[in-house]
Amino acid sequence: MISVSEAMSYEFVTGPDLYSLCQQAAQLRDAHWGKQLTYSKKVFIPLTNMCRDACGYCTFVKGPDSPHANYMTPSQVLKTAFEGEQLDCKEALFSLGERPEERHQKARELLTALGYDSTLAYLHDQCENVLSNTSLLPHVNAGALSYDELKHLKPVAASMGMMLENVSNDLLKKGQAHYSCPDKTPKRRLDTIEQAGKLDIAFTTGILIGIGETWQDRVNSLIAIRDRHLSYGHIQEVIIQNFRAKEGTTMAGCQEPDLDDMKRTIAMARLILPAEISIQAPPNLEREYGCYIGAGINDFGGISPLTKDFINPERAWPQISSVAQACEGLGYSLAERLTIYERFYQQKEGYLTTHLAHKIALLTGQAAHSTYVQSGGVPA
Ligand SMILES: O=c1nc2n(C[C@H](O)[C@H](O)[C@H](O)CO)c3cc(O)ccc3cc-2c(=O)[nH]1
Ligand SMILES: C[C@H]1O[C@@H](n2cnc3c(N)ncnc32)[C@H](O)[C@@H]1O
Ligand code: MET
Ligand code: SF4
Repeated sequence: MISVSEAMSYEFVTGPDLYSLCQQAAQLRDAHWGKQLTYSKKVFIPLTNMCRDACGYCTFVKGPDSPHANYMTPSQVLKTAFEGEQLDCKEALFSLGERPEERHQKARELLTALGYDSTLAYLHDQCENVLSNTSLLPHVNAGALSYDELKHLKPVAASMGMMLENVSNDLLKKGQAHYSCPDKTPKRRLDTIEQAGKLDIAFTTGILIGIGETWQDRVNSLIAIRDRHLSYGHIQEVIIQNFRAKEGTTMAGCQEPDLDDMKRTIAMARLILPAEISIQAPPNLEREYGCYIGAGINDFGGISPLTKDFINPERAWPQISSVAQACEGLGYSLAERLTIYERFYQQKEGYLTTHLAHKIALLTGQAAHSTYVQSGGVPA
């Protein structure tokens, strides 16, 4: 891990040559994570595609007039989870729009028909639905959340996450990626990460690159994540995600980051972040994803044998066997992991309720140890 002043220096941002940066990063990865890369076998549950935000890069979101705007019903959620279970998936990724009912009458009506008045209350109960009827572990990616909202969700999710995206306030200006997105202010995003730390929630975050930010903004964002991790120790992984331009969005004509941009950002992340933080990059957003290994990643994120990546629906997952082959060609093996990383269920106290610890023990074949868990969980 390099110092803040080193990371902030002009030389670091403009860079030593990419080759030596990657070499350094790969060495750090090997020293901490060894020759094993990981992924999580998951199903994607897009609980609702309505949202009060309007990110310039997003096609996941559907406006209230779209015939496709929806909430999944409880039986649709369970059907996906059951089918995933049959295919040996262990994670249920709940990824959804943010507070649509605060902007759209249509969302309020759909929620009322389901018997709810808030998306987050419905999310809680659908996580519980999956938890009590299947072996899958919920991971919640619902965007910016308050302390009380995170606290309410903690007993029904093994881990949670939210992309920081970037700390630059410039992206909120008119014509920029986060214009008219109340949930994408750096303040709200950083506060969510902070509150998750206070609550001992194993947390995933990350940066989206190529959305109008500078190299210095990327470094600043990685330092902001590191600072919160140094205070609370709760960041399990940081995703480096490349923007993909989508037809029909305001950013349709914007340039996408290239492979070298990804490699340099991954290597910087590896150097700036503590070694115990997993560095993840998705294998479906870049044909040459194998090159990420040489830049210092140790994880490919969630991969699904069943559901598409609803956020990047035009980008199919590679076969898990192809990802394994790419790893093996470079002297690495590929192993499955759970949505919550091992150090949070093996060593850390307070992160899991007894119920979740028990579910994890069943999945890993280990006995739940009473000192790893806190009391007051959902009764089994
Ligand atoms: O399929 C996807 N999974 C995404 N995931 C899922 C992620 O790959 C896995 O669920 C985690 O690694 C946990 O195993 C996210 C999770 C977060 O907490 C935050 C952001 C993302 C973003 C994506 C994404 O764009 N596509
Ligand atoms: C769940 C995460 O998906 C990412 N996301 C949303 N739209 C895109 C896109 N066009 N390209 C890449 N990633 C995207 C954002 O970073 C969001 O936080
Ligand atoms: N709306 C949330 C966010 O942007 C998660 C899904 S994005 C398609 O963080
Ligand atoms: S990226 Fe997330 S917050 Fe932004 S519009 Fe899409 S669903 Fe909403």
